[in-house]
Amino acid sequence: MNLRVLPCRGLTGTCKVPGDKSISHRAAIIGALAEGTTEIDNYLFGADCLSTLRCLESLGVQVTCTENGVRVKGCGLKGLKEPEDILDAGNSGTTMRLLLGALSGQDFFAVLTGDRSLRGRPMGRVVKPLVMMGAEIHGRAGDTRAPLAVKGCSSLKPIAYNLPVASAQVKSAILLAGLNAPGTTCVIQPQKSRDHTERMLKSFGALIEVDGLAVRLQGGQPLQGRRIRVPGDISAAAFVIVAASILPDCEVVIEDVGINPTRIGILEVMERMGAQIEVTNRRDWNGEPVADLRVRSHGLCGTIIEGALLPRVIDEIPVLAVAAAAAEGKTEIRNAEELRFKETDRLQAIARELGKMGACLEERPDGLVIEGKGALKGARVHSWGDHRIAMALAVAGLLAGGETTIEDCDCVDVSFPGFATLLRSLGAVVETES
Ligand SMILES: O=C(O)C1=C[C@@H](OP(=O)(O)O)[C@@H](O)[C@H](O)C1
Ligand SMILES: C=C(OP(=O)(O)O)C(=O)O
Repeated sequence: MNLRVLPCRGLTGTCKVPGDKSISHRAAIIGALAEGTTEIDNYLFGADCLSTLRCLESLGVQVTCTENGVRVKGCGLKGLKEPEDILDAGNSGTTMRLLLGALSGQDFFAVLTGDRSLRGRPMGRVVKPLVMMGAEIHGRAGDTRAPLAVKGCSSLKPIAYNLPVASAQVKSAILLAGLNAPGTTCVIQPQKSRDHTERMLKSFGALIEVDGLAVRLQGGQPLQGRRIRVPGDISAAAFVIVAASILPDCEVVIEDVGINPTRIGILEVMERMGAQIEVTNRRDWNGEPVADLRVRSHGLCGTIIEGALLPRVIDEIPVLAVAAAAAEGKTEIRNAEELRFKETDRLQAIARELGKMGACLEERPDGLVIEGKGALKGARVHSWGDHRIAMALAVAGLLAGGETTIEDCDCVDVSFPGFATLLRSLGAVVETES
C-alpha cells in the first residue's frame, strides 16, 4: 500500500492517538506473569502488540478481546507453557527482547524469530546478561541474531549489570528475568531510558526501587493482576505535533497522551525550536502521567539534540528531522547511533528520502546535520518498510509543494493503525493506494 499526500493548508480539530505501544506490550507480558486477571483498556491493536499477544497465546496464556481492549489471564511467575512451535515476534524488537527475558525464567525450551528486519537486529545485548543469569540461549551470528533458541531455568541467579547502551528493552528483559531470580537483581543504566516496566511492575506489587540510574528488584515475589488503562502513545502523537507546528493555520488538541518524563523529549525539543504546545488536564493513569496537548502553528528554529536527551526522543528523530528541515537555521542531531539498529538504519533512511524532497541533510556516523530551508518539494519516496520513516515522510508531504507518494506503507499499522484516517479527520488529504 502507498500513501498519497497532498499539500495541506492547515490542520484543525480534536483527536486521540492509539494506545502506547511500549505500555501495551508490558501490560500483556506482565499480566501473563501475574496471578489473576489483567484487564487492559485501550490496548494498541497494532501489528507489534498483536505479535506479543500471539506469542503469549502460544505460551499457554488465555487472551480475550474485550469491548475496550484485552483481558489476559495470568499464569503466575513460572506458569507459562512450552510452545509447540516457533514464536514469531514479527517486526517487533520489544516483543523479542522482553519475551527473551520472561522465557529465561521458565523451565522449558522455546525458539523466537521475527521478520527479515528483526532477524538483522542486535540481540547479543540481551542474550549476554540473560546467560549470566543462567538461561541457555543460542542463535545465529554467535548467539547475537534471531532465530534464538532459549532453554530457561526457573531459578535464575540475580545479577548486578551495567548496561552498555541506554536500552529500555534490555533493562526490561533483565528485570522480567529477575522476577524468577531469588534475591536482588540490579540494572545500572548509562542514561535514563523509558521506565514503563519499573512503573508497571510496581503497580502489580513487585518489590522494585529506582535510585537515580539504578533499578533494584527483589525476585521471587508474586505479582497481582490488575486493570491497566493505556495512555495515548506520545510517539504517535509526535507526527501530529510536528505537522500542526510546521503547517500554517493549525490548532489541534490531542487528548489523553502519555507524558511520562522519560518519553517527553519530543515536547522539550519542539518547545526549544519555538513550537507552541500547551499541556493541560494532567492526570495519572495507573502510575503513568497523562495530559491533553494543544498545538498551534509556529515558526521553528534549528537546535542541537544530543546526550542524555537521546533515549527520551529516540523514536521521534525521523519526524524531528522533518521539523528541522522546515525550521530556520541548522539542526544537529548527535549521539544517535542507536537509530542504525532499529527497523531500518533510520539515519540513512531519513537522510536519503527527505533528500529526495529537497531537504538539505548530511548523514554523520552518529547523527544528522540538517540545514532548514522551510521549502520541500513533493516527490516519490520509500518507507524502507519502517513505520516511523513512512509517517515522518507523510508529515513532510503535507508541507511540500506538490504531491508526495510514499511507497510501501503497510508498515504504518505496526504502531499507528488509523494514521491516514486521523490526519484526514483534521483536514489533510491523505489517500491510500494499493
Ligand atoms: O522498551 C521499549 O518499549 C522500547 C525501547 C526503545 O528501544 P531500545 O530499548 O532498543 O532503545 C524504543 O526505540 C522502542 O521503540 C520501544
Ligand atoms: C524501534 C521501535 O520498536 P521495536 O524496537 O519494538 O521494534 C519503534 O517502534 O520505533
